This record gives sequence, C-alpha cells and structure tokens, in this order.
Amino acid sequence: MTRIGIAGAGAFGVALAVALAQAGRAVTLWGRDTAGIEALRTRRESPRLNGVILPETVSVTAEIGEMAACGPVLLAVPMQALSGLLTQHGAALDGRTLVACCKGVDLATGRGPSALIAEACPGTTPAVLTGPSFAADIARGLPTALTLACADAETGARLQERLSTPALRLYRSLDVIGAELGGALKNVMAIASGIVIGSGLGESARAALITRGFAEMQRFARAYGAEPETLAGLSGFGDLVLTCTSAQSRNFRYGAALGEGAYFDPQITVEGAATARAVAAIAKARGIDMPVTQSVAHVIDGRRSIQEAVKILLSRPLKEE
Ligand SMILES: NC(=O)C1=CN([C@@H]2O[C@H](COP(=O)(O)OP(=O)(O)OC[C@H]3O[C@@H](n4cnc5c(N)ncnc54)[C@H](OP(=O)(O)O)[C@@H]3O)[C@@H](O)[C@H]2O)C=CC1
Ligand SMILES: O=C(CO)COP(=O)(O)O
Repeated sequence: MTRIGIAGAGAFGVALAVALAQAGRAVTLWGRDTAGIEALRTRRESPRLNGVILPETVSVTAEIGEMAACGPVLLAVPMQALSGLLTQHGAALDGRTLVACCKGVDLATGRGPSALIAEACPGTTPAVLTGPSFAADIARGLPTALTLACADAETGARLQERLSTPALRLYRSLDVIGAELGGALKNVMAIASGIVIGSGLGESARAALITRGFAEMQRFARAYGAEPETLAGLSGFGDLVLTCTSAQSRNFRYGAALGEGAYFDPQITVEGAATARAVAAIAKARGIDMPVTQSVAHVIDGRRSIQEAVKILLSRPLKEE
C-alpha cells in the first residue's frame, strides 16, 4: 500500500492523518519539533486539536528522511513557513508528489505554494488540496468536500483516489492557480467579515462584503489566468462562505477581535494577514482594483482605523454591479 506522508503536525496535518488512517491508509506524520513530536507519539493527542485521538496506525516522526518512503507528501504548514520548509528539506522531498495544503501568498516573493514547490523541487509535479474544511470537522469524520488541483491529469486522478475517504470527498481540477488563489484570498475576506461583525456593522453589511469580496477575488484570479468556474467552486466560493460566516475560523475571529478592539493571541495562525499585505502590494503594482484587500492591509498595519476604512469603502463612486 502506498504510504501517505504529511509534513507539518499542526491542526490540519493531524486532522488529515486521522481521516486518512481511519480510512485504512498508511500514514506517516512528520513535525519539526522533536519534543512535541515525542509527546504526540506517546499521548496520541495534539494540543492544537483537543479531544482528537491520533490512531495508533499513524507513524509519527521528527525525521524528515522518513518522507522518502511515502508516495504523496502533503505539506500542511502555514504559507509563510513553506519557503523555509522547502529550503531546509527540499532535497529530501524532491521526487515525491507534493501536495500543498496551505492557503496564502508568500509575502517575500508574492508567489503561491505551487510556484514555491516547483522552484524548490523541480522533480515534482505540485498539487494543491484546498477548500472548505475545518480541521476539527475532518478529524471528527464529518462530511467534507475539497478541491484537489493538479496540472497533470493523471497525477491528479491518482491523488484524488488516494486521498478521498468515505467522508472526505475530493473534486479534481486542472486549475492549480485558481484553486490556490481562492484559498488564499478567502482568508483576507474572512478577516474583513470578522471586522464587520466585530465592529457591529451588521449581517447585511457582511453579506455585501462577502459578495463584493468575491467579485474582488475573481478579478485578481482572472489576472493570473484562473478559470472563473474554479473561483465559483469549493476552493473559492465554498471556502469564502465557510470562513466568512463561522467563528471556528481563526481569520474570522482575528477580524472580529480587531472590530471589538479585543486582544488576539499572536501565536494563532492567521493566514489572511500576511496574504492581505502580499496581495495588496501586487494589486497596487499591477493596477488591479482590490478595495477590500487594501482596506484589510491598511487596518491590520494600523495605517487606517476601521472607521476610516469603512468610510472610504462607502464613498467609492457608485457603479454597475
Ligand atoms: N486548521 C484548519 O482548520 C485548516 C487549515 N488549513 C491550512 O493548513 C495550513 C496549516 O494550518 P494549521 O495546521 O491549522 O496551523 P497550526 O498553527 O495548527 O500548525 C502549524 C504547524 O506548522 C508547523 N510549522 C511551522 N513552521 C514550520 C516549518 N518551517 N517547518 C516545519 N513545520 C512548521 C508548526 O510547527 P511548530 O508546532 O513546531 O510551530 C505547526 O505544527 C494553513 O495554511 C491553513 O490555512 C486548511 C484547511 C483547514
Ligand atoms: O481554511 C479553513 C477552512 O477551510 C480554516 O480557516 P481558518 O484558518 O480561518 O481557521
């Protein structure tokens, strides 16, 4: 049986390991933190996913070399950590089929996960696994549907087969750039949505934000050659709806804390923050109209208050939908 590797033992990596192992797949889960990995190996429970027990059949390791025995390797680290992971371990991972599970745009280079993988590991065909799914839901075996995007149809079909389970349903796509941009941009909108709710602007305003945010996502993705259908699918619209409307979303909760003026633990992974900065800079340089993203970037960097940002958004010229 082909062993599936998972690099990154955070909430998503652990959840995927649980789901795949429960479906009878052989799984090796790698993490960088030797002490944390030792604790996970013995206790079978991660502090990032309380109440979820990792099946005994999941092999847990801090030895990256063990990924060499795996067929596909799922890269489940935050987007801003991907480049470092590939720099450090690219040689050990090259030649595997690498599936990016991270959502975002690299702040240093303005690139998405598939481009970073292609550069660091030229011997692999990168794929992307993305879409609406909270780690806790996947780990509990709740029904979930995701997009598996790979430019190579054969590799994509093989991955779809290997990574689908009775509860985790993968839809195939050839549009890697569309899938990864949908996942990256929806996190920015989730922060904006949290800000709207946290600052008391109301649910009607949130619906307007989600809709106009979606238009903005499509505009940006189109400029990169993405298919409009991809943005309308699970990895775009699906994940946008989930994260803009659920307090389970860390991006939404971060935005809500900003809106309420409340404390937010900086240790919590909030992918949309760096991505807002990266996308705002690219959009400005390329002349792509991204008012919501620009506002989020300004607010999180303290260059604009929420009140100023809202005033500017509401005073934009009236136009056709
Ligand atoms: N959680 C969720 O519900 C979902 C998450 N995702 C995506 O999955 C990605 C990972 O998120 P998630 O698992 O939730 O994040 P977490 O914050 O739960 O965990 C991040 C993990 O990445 C590890 N890590 C960080 N930097 C490196 C590095 N340089 N090398 C190796 N490991 C590293 C951390 O290790 P350490 O503990 O040592 O810091 C930690 O185990 C994100 O892009 C997210 O958008 C997608 C769908 C759902
Ligand atoms: O991507 C996710 C759900 O699809 C998880 O969202 P958060 O990172 O906002 O928690």
